[in-house]
Amino acid sequence: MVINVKASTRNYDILIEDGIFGKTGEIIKNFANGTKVFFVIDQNVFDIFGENLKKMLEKNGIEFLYFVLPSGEKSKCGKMLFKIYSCLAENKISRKDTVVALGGGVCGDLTGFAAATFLRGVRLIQIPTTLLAQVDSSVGGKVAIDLPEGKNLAGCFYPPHLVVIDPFMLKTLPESVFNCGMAEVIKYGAIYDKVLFDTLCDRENLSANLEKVIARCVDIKRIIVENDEFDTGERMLLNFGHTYGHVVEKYFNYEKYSHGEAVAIGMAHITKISEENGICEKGTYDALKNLLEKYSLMFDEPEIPRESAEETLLLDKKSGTDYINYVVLEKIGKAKILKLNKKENFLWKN
Ligand SMILES: NC(=O)c1ccc[n+]([C@@H]2O[C@H](COP(=O)([O-])OP(=O)(O)OC[C@H]3O[C@@H](n4cnc5c(N)ncnc54)[C@H](O)[C@@H]3O)[C@@H](O)[C@H]2O)c1
Ligand SMILES: O=C(O)C(=O)C[C@@H](O)[C@H](O)[C@H](O)COP(=O)(O)O
Ligand SMILES: [Zn+2]
Repeated sequence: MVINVKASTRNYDILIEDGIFGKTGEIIKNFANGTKVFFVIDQNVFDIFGENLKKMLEKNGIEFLYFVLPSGEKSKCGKMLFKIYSCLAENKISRKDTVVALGGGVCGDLTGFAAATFLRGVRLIQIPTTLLAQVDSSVGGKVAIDLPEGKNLAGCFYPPHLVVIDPFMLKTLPESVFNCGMAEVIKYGAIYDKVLFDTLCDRENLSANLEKVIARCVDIKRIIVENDEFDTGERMLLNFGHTYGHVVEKYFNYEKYSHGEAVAIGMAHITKISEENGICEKGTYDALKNLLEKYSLMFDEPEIPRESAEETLLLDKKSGTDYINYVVLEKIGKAKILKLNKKENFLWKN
């Protein structure tokens, strides 16, 4: 299946197909047309797929230039960004050449930001290898690194030139990492598509229909980002669970909870408060909680001192001088943005 996304700087194809990674050599050869290709590869992904990739590239006459990125959120930082810049410079990568991100969301966000800024922009291919990256981070062009002060604080919008999604690559994912991706899949159902949400309740059905579920999530994201590429309105809905989720990730130094887990905590947290305040339909919180539980994504509420949480919230990208935009559900399948004065601090209002 091919989904085409329209963005202001370029339109790009997203290829979704079981086993398509096996055609990487041909796909890259056609795309690069004799120019250089530089891969940034997550360490675990390199260990599993590196040898095969090398063979596929060599067979197609492409030199295998690469940088292996240590796995984990801590790599999404300035130090790694500068290491990648140095590798690109050492390999004389030009604006006509291509950088490929092969890994999960960490690799995709970091490599995407490097591609956007090296020489003020080189060509970028995303080959996402986690469920989260296939349904979310490889699409829509948000690229970034984390700063000590907060999540994704330095970044830009840089649409990829091509995205290649092979659901078969998810077979090697640890279950906990697969479940992190489910947090974002559940997010799409919760904010946009009740049918999708209900489908997810049946885990066996999910395994049999994974490619279709991935394609539906990608298409929901396409619709939203085509309407609001630069995150000034509707796109903020994709931040459901992230306002508090980012607080959680940062407070625990990106070590205790992964992004997906923190988003799950954030979605449950805001929905509980919304229901208590009559903002969403009764039963919404229970429906969300039950689905999160199915994927081991319901956690005890972490204890975070109010002052440190508020400090992080002040830097939330959805906030203005005196307000913050919270994403809340009205019911399963429908979300809205609630603009609240910063002093009201909805997240703690009971
Ligand atoms: N740009 C966006 O729109 C966007 C959207 C959602 C999330 N994100 C970002 O994505 C990041 C989280 O991404 P993630 O959940 O993919 O985490 P990740 O990139 O850290 O990958 C999770 C783990 O899976 C391993 N891995 C990857 N592919 C594998 C495979 N096929 N088999 C076995 N192991 C594999 C990695 O080595 C890592 O240990 C966060 O930084 C988040 O902020 C960005
Ligand atoms: O693409 C978007 O827009 C999203 O909000 C998707 C989120 O899942 C993702 O985690 C994103 O990186 C969060 O963006 P941020 O602007 O809040 O840093
Ligand atoms: Zn996210």
